[in-house]
Amino acid sequence: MGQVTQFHYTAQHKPNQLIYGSGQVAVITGWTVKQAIAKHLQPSEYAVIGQLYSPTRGINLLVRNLLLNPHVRYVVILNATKEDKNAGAGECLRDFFHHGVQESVSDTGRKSWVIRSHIPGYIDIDIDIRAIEKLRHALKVEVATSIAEAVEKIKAFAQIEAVEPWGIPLDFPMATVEPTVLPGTRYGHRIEGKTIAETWVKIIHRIKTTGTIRPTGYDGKWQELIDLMAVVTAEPADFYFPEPNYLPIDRSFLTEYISQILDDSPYREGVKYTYGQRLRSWFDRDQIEQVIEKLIGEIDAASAVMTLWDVKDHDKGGSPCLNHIWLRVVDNELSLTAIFRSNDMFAAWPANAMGLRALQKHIRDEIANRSAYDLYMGPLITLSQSAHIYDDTWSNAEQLIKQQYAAICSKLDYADPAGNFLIEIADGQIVVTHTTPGSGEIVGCYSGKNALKLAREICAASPAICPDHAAYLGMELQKAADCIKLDKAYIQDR
Ligand SMILES: O=c1ccn([C@H]2C[C@H](O)[C@@H](COP(=O)(O)O)O2)c(=O)[nH]1
Repeated sequence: MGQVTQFHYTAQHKPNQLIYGSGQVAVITGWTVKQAIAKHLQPSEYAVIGQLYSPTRGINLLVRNLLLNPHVRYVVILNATKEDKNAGAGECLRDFFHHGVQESVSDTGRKSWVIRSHIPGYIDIDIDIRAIEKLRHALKVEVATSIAEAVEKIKAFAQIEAVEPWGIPLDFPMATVEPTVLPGTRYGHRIEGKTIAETWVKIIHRIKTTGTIRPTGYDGKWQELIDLMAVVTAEPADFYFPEPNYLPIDRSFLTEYISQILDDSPYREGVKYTYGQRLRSWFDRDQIEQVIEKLIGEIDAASAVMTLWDVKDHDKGGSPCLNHIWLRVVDNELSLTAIFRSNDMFAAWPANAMGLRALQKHIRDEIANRSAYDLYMGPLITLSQSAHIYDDTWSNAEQLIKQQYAAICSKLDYADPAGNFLIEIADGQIVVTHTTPGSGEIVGCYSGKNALKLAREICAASPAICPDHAAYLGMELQKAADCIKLDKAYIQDR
């Protein structure tokens, strides 16, 4: 090997997420853990090794880092896993080098360089197009579909005599905006919706408006709430995709993703885990089968539990985000509850929720096939310990709220699970009768003359009352109190 030159890679973006060497090859490993490649190489054989998850957000940072390191003359893209195929980042990056960019708008409506690819990928418009073109033409790019093939290609490039940098380091500053955060509870939120799509918009709104801004473990920031419970009551069996589809996933992605949750997969180097593998075989038993058999044998069981967390997970990074799943039958209805230790609510939650819904349906159907229990699909409940939105999707989140939140709130029906309150005046007092939703059975009675006192009493007795229902009650109670004072007849809602 004739190479003596020692190059130094400087990363402005994600500096702590990269493995640095002294060579001229940038290695992009996609979803394969970077160490799985690094261990087959000498540092002199590469300039940098890093993972690229997302074409819409990751390529921009990678391009910025590459512009700052003109000594990088070769790129090896590893496009090896199902996750890579689903995300499309490797393919989009290859298209960037092969086909370049054109001026257009990004998914958040920002003027951007859009990569000429069938997979959406964006580069900030404030990067000089001449610099982008120079970079594209200066770098030799190879794509590998396995770790072995990538290692071979990197080593082949590393054999070549050192080449001059293609230019001087170029730095294009990046604008950042700190969002305004409204006051709110940090711990313990409950959000309910009929569909995953509707629930998701509400989740994004809650975190984006009241979440705490914190540093992430990945050289960036996120906005976060702790212990966010999402209850999806009526996701249809064939899944609801809004039109136009504002979710970060589509049907073809979902098919692939469901298999990652439902199906076993053998251990593969560089792949941390799949949920299917944890559920089907990791602990030497098929936990999905165990839960089905458990419920058939004991339909009231409160022990239909699956675990994905292995105590050994602390020894290595990259432990599963989905940790625990419960199935429960109440009133002939099968609910599924799942806990995530950490949940990217913008980019990952919709897929996580749909995958879990498919698991819930699979368990329901298997119970029906093997026993006399023909259960209804109950709610899907996720509990996300760290429910966060990364800073690189804040503008997407804001756009989603702007475009969808008002429409979703306007579609709310007024059925409050806490029940109904019938207001009358009798013997110079306001009388409130509390009834159950639907059947209308009387479950409580309040009376008095002071509207605020009554409202507080009702809210204390039924603290799960919906906020807009409580506001409505307050107004009606005041109207009733005014009628007493003015000696007028009071009729609710008039
Ligand atoms: O099914 C998944 C897998 C991953 N993540 C997110 C959560 C975190 O943002 C990130 C994983 O980072 P660590 O918690 O492992 O550092 O990916 C999910 O939301 N759902």
